[in-house]
Amino acid sequence: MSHPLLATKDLTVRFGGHVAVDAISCVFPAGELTAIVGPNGAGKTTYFNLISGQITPTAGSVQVAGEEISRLPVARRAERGIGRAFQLTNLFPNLTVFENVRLVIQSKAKKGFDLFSMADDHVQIREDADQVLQNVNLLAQRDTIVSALPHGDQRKLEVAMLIALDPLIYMFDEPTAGMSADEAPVVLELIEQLKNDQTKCVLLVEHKMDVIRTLADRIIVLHNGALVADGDPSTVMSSSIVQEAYMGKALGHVE
Ligand SMILES: Nc1ncnc2c1ncn2[C@@H]1O[C@H](COP(=O)(O)OP(=O)(O)OP(=O)(O)O)[C@@H](O)[C@H]1O
Repeated sequence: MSHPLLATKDLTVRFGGHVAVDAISCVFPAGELTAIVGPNGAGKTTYFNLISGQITPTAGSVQVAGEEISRLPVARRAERGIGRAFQLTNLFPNLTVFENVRLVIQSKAKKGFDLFSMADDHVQIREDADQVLQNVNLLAQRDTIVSALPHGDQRKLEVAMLIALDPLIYMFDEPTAGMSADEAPVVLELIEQLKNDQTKCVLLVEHKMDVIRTLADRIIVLHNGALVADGDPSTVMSSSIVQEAYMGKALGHVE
């Protein structure tokens, strides 16, 4: 039996008496970008934290390709293919752009200290890092110290580093939040390119309706910690349950 790339089963977390994520069962197959939407406090970030390992569930499970991971620490989940972008917290501000990407590629390669292969490895890692920078159009800033980069380029670099890590499951929480109108399209384009790879899936927590319309193959809606709708974007956004979840809000701009 083949398993979906990612699945949560009855995933639940309680904080005291408050059920922040309430028995969410959902599968995320390869080749799909799912937008996760819902009003403030609906449980979107907490659901993300349960998947990537910042918190452990009170009940239920998280599975990657059928393997239970919900009790593993963050780093072990990353090894299983979970890749989550954090707004700038993954960057080393005092290193250059190139050094940041090289660190990711080195950690992924996990090369041992074999004296005979080291020189070749270094050349390969350098070439791979430069290729990543070229793909995201940051080669010209290769030797710039990250803290001196414009904010938009720092955010772009963070996405580039996540891509260099080559996870199976990409997780983005409002990837363009705080970006200017000219910075956002570059990052959205990088995310859109990920959709070409049918072996990966992308999860995107997003409030901006235009971003959802452009990127999402599917939308799931959380409300009071529970999954209340799941389907293709046009059906979900016009469903009565979503209209109720966003009661009093204009559906053109989900907040
Ligand atoms: N560590 C915690 N301790 C107690 N309550 C928490 C904790 N983390 C989250 N919550 C509560 O769980 C609920 C869900 O919060 P969460 O941040 O997941 O919502 P969200 O959908 O991401 O909201 P937003 O769109 O505002 O980011 C909220 O009521 C929040 O106050």
